[in-house]
Amino acid sequence: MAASGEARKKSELRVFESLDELATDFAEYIAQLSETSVKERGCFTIALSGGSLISLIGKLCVAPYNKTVDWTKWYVFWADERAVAKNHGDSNYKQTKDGFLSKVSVLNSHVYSINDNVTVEDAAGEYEFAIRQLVKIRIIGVCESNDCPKFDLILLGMGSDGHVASLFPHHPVLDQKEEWVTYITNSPRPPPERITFTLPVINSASNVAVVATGEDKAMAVHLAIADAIDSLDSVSLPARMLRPADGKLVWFLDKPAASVLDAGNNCSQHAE
Ligand SMILES: O=C1O[C@H](COP(=O)(O)O)[C@@H](O)[C@H](O)[C@H]1O
Repeated sequence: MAASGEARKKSELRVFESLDELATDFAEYIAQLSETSVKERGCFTIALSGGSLISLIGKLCVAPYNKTVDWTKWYVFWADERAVAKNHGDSNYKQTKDGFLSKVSVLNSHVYSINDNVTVEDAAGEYEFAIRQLVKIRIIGVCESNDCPKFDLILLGMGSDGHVASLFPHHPVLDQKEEWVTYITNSPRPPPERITFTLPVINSASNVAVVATGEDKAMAVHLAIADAIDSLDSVSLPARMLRPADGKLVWFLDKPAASVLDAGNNCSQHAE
């Protein structure tokens, strides 16, 4: 399902001269959403991804945010996880723990990592169950139109093939409408087994941010954002299927990643 022109008008593009400027704005964006959610709902639910994204949230760990963000109100989840041990270099949990969580004061009891001791099928089922309990007590909000969890913020990276979370081009899980969390055993990128949020969950979030940097992502960024592309089937580019129902989508790009974008695309833009 491609994002309609209307949906894309609700998305925003932020293009930066340098990774440092991107990281500065990204930290401020996350801190502001945290403040708003804590004021409005008493807590902030954030789902993270792995990959290059983690190095770009590092500014949250230093002044002023290390002191101003109310870390005790954060509840941390993962939009996807690779089926490896938690101490393995490919683990999204480990990347986040080493690069971010070990440097801020999020409560351990608010960190919802994915079980690495069971099959991916069981891990996905357990994770969905844990999320359902938190929706029941409204730590995680609920999307009125489809009863999906409504995370305050989901942070996504994007691969050069256009995958987001562990939703890869042409994979049947792109059609998954019932489950909140699912698994795959045949990822085209290693490791083959992964657990991932489904598209309905991602598209039910209040805010979705996609970070893409580097020239190797430029064509995927263009294909994900461009208005109409004849012959492009959206399942060939999962990032094109990002369409928050009531939420807002923001793209954080550096210049190389934005280098193939049309000047006339339908997103609201600001360049730093
Ligand atoms: O495999 C994955 O890749 C994506 C993109 O990673 P990047 O290093 O190219 O930014 C990541 O967002 C996802 O969480 C991860 O499992």
